Formats: sequence, C-alpha cells, structure tokens
Amino acid sequence: MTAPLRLGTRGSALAMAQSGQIAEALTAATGREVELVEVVTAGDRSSAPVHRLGVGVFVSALRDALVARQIDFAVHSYKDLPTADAPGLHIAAVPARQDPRDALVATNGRTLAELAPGAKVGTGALRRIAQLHALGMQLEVTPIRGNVDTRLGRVLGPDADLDAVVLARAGLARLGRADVITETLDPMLMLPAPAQGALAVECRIDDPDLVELLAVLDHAPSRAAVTAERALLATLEAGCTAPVAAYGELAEGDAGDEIYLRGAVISPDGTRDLRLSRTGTPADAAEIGKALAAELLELGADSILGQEGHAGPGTQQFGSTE
Ligand SMILES: NCc1[nH]cc(CCC(=O)O)c1CC(=O)O
Repeated sequence: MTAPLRLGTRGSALAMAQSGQIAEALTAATGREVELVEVVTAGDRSSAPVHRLGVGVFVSALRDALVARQIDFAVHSYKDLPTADAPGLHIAAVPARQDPRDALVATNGRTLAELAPGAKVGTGALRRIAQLHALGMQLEVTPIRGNVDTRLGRVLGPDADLDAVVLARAGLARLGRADVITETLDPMLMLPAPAQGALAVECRIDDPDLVELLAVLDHAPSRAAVTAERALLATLEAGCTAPVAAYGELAEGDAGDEIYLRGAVISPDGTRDLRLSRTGTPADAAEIGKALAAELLELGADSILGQEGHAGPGTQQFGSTE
C-alpha cells in the first residue's frame, strides 16, 4: 500500500476549502489518498497589517515545509505567489480557473451604480482602491483587512459599518458564500489581479513521480492565461502593493485559439489610469505579457508605480496584498 500524499495547507477557511477541493480532485483522478497537513505561518500568528508583513509570509512557510520534506505538495492562491521562481520547486498544475472577477457585496442588495456619492466601500488592495477612485463616483474608499468572514461582517453583520466591500468572487465561491454577492463587477470597471481565481499546485522538482501525477490537474487554457498575466506583472517589476491589474481571456480567433490580454496600471487616487490590451496565441503567453508591460512602461507606468506601491525587484519576495 502506498502512503497518503501529504498536502500542506494553511488553516484559514479559504485555504482549507481550496486544499480540500484539490485533494478530492486528485483522489478522484488518480485513486491516490491525500492527507491534509496544517502548516502554521508567521502571517497567521501575527495581527500586523498585511501590507507590512507581505502576503509572502503565508507562502514561504508552506515552501519551507516542502523543501524540508514535511509535506509533499501545496496549493496556493496563485495571485498571492511572488513573481520570482522558488528554487527547487515546480508548479506542477494550474487547475481550471474559477471566475476571476471581483465581486461587490453591498447592503440592501445594491449594485455599484446604486451606491450614492460618499458611500463607504471597504477594500484592502491598492488595485481595487485605485479603480474605485477612477470610477469618479465620489465613493469613500476605506481600507480593510482580515479573512473573508471578517470583511463580510463589515456589511452584513449586526456591527456593519460600511455600505459595501469588494472581494474576489473566487474566494467567496470556494467558501460557498457566492450567494451574498450583489454584483459581479465587469472587468471594464474593475480589472482583476494577475492570476486571480487561479490556484497553483506546487511540489519539489526532485519528485518527478509526483510532478507527473499532479499534471492530471493541469488545465492548459488557465495556465496560458495566468502565464500572460504574471509575465506582465513581473516585467513591470511590481510586487507588494502595486496597483496593477491583468486579465487574459481565451477566445477562438479566425486563426485558432487566441489570448486577449488586458493590463492596467492606475494611480491610487484614480487620476492616472493606463489600460491597454494585446492579443496573441496561447503558445506565446509570456511574450504577450512582456510586450504589453513594455507598452505600459512606454506610456509612463513606471512613474505611476514609482509614486506609490512600487516594490522594486529587491522586495519581490513579498508578493501582493491582494
Ligand atoms: N489574499 C487574499 C486572497 N487571496 C486569494 C483570494 C481568493 C481569490 C483567489 O484565489 O484569487 C483572496 C481573497 C480576496 O482577494 O478577496
């Protein structure tokens, strides 16, 4: 009998939900048993704001456990991974991506257009803050943090003090809470974070049998989209708190499959708003992302990123505050 595979996971409700779903899918596809091993991270122990800690603290404990062979593989929210490669590790699968869009949860079932000037909207990510300001609706954007339930409590609970919050639709869906969404936001208004809604299944490179086994979970179109979006982010050298958005959609063009990649760099106050798009074939996903980033840089993206939130190459390991 083969021993169960050890899947390392954080203990948060979202991490447990997505690790559990991947464990089930792997067992269904391969017959291999999977056991969840909880890894406590420095980020879970601390109550400091995420923009100080960096989301990297959540990721690095799992990666340390992989390298130390305490676990066999790990499942990450792809958008939380730093753009730099992790030595010795390999992303063996990008499973079929969930809906990557952001979602509005507002009181009284309101949509974005139904919010009055001065309405209080909570979100922590600079990308969302910048795009909310860019709408020109005079919303009062309030920084919030905490897990999904804490954030929802700001609009739904007895202590609700905000008119709305913006969260990733995928996180709510994985937790079975998509029912609270009052509007799924059009990417024309709120372009998602690079790799939002996608997971990364990671193991050690020196474990070739597992690399091969995990590949059954890979979904090529999702991997291509995420590759394009992350190449854009990496080329902009935007880590940490950068207000960068990217969304790659796969469509059937006249000459076969095509990626339609949109990218945006927006100043936190919403006054400078660069949005561009580019198409190409899925095989050139990384090139499309790099080329679109180069075009954004030509139009002054670096000066927007330089104003605030530009982490620079030296701080890449900290990942995003999404
Ligand atoms: N660090 C926050 C985070 N990381 C991953 C998700 C869920 C969505 C996803 O997997 O992309 C979320 C919550 C949110 O942004 O609302």
